[in-house]
Amino acid sequence: MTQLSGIQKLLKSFSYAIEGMMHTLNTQRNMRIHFGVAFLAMILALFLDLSKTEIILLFFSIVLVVAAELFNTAIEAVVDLVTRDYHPLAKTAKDVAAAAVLLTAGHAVIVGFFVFADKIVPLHLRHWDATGGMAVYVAFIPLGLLVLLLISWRAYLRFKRNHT
Ligand SMILES: Nc1ncnc2c1ncn2[C@@H]1O[C@H](COP(=O)(O)OP(=O)(O)OP(=O)(O)O)[C@@H](O)[C@H]1O
Repeated sequence: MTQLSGIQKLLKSFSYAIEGMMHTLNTQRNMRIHFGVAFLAMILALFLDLSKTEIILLFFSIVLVVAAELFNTAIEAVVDLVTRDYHPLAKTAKDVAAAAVLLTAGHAVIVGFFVFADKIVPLHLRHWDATGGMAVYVAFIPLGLLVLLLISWRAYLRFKRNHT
């Protein structure tokens, strides 16, 4: 067998990675949704006057969601390889991986709102707060805190139920 050169090895590893991406796109409906939304966001970004930071944030959010979906698919494949039978650990692995995707998708929606809202909302509607800016952004902080507290509380209740 001929020895592959360094560059050939590199190209081969790229082709495996692209294969992984294609597999995920072909098999995961959620990945197709992420791609669709990312495509629309990029088209929208083309027509709006976004700053460099906003564009970076947008790309970062998209990459985060896509990467999480790729890891989720990899974990699902490994779990299915190990067992097709019901197993609580299989459930934990898949549920936790799915939670990571949900988190990144929620983050992307919030970033999308932050980036696009005040570019899309007509100017006269933006003056409903004293500063003329979108003070609604600040509302995300208590909302985020509330979500964290609710999830922690539910997890605590479940932990208590399982340990009494
Ligand atoms: N082997 C298993 N044992 C226990 N629970 C499982 C097992 N496989 C799946 N589950 C449960 O079913 C849920 C859905 O699993 P599934 O493999 O269909 O994932 P999915 O997110 O629907 O994947 P896909 O995107 O491929 O449809 C998991 O999140 C988990 O709660």
